[in-house]
Amino acid sequence: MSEPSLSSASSAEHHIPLPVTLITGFLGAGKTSLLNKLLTRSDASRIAVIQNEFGEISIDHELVLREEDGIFEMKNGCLCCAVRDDLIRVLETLKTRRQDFDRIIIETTGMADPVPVAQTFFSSIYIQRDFRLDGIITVTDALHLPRQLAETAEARQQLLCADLILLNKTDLAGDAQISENLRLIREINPEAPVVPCTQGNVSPEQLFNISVFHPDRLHGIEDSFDHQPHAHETSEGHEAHPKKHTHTHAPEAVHSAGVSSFSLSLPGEMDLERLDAWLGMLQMLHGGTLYRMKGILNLPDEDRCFIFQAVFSVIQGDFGRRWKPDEARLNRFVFIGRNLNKQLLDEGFRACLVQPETAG
Ligand SMILES: Nc1nc2c(ncn2[C@@H]2O[C@H](COP(=O)(O)OP(=O)(O)OP(=O)(O)O)[C@@H](O)[C@H]2O)c(=O)[nH]1
Repeated sequence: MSEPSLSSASSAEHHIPLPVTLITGFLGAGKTSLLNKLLTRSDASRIAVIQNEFGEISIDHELVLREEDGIFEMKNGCLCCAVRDDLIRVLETLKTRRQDFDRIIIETTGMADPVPVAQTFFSSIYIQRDFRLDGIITVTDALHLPRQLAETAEARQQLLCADLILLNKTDLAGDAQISENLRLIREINPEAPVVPCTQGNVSPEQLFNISVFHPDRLHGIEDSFDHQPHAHETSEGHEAHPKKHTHTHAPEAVHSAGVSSFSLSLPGEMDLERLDAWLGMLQMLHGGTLYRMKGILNLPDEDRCFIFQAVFSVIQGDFGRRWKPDEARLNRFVFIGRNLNKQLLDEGFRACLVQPETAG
């Protein structure tokens, strides 16, 4: 019998299904932080990342520490609904680049139901031949989990289908809060291991090759989830799933029980002090309904963009990358919350721009 040739060996290797890790978790729980921990490792270049965000303006890819190549973005809404077609298209692309990657990580939006995303990997024998769902990792926020579980169906669903749960941000929670979180988690998902951490600091050995995934498990979970509140309404009236979902490609996406996103993109320079004061006021008056804010800002006399983030009332800001010479320096901001008052947000944000000197 002749020795297998190098080319046949490598083509056989390329037919080993690519393992896929799904990272889910509620808005601001720390999914991108976890991803960045993984991507800054020396062996990370062979990880392909698929990202999807809740909100019309793309900000998340700016927060990922990785060259553009190897990041596949899906826009237009929530990965768990109509974007599944986009996911299949990205998977087709990745199939043609099989030799470049050893693993795929998908980061869902904080408002995603991960079950339909996971089910994509069992939807056809063609997908199953090339891709293998390795596991679902759910990142939770040790400070805000009880509230997220009380207010949204998605937070619960993300825990239900987890193979591994990271209890992140333990630095912000006391012992009693951590015990209460563990109790809540165990009530929903008694089986998945729970790993406490900060900033998603967990070794890849704990995250990868974790599950022998079985689609039957997903069917059981899907039945327990009422899809009704998870509607995306659209001004175009486009129905992605006539029975259960309507989907949006409009700037405002309505999600679980009135949770929506509102994005702004404005030229000009941002007055950070004014923005800070305005956001402080917003938090005071509407903090209960504002879940998440993210922004990339253009500050006066500054070469770097400023990255702003808030999860409920926990606010963080820092300088990011340098603006590219040919790049439009826009102030991009995404608000995610319940019953957002778009006009108030639009006017307030605009008023924080550095105002042109008025003549006379
Ligand atoms: N104190 C503290 N802050 C954290 C920790 N992990 C993440 N953060 C901060 O929490 C905010 C949200 O973190 P992300 O990693 O962007 O969260 P995410 O889940 O990707 O957010 P979305 O994609 O908007 O759902 C950022 O300001 C992080 O710096 C942690 O362990 N402790």
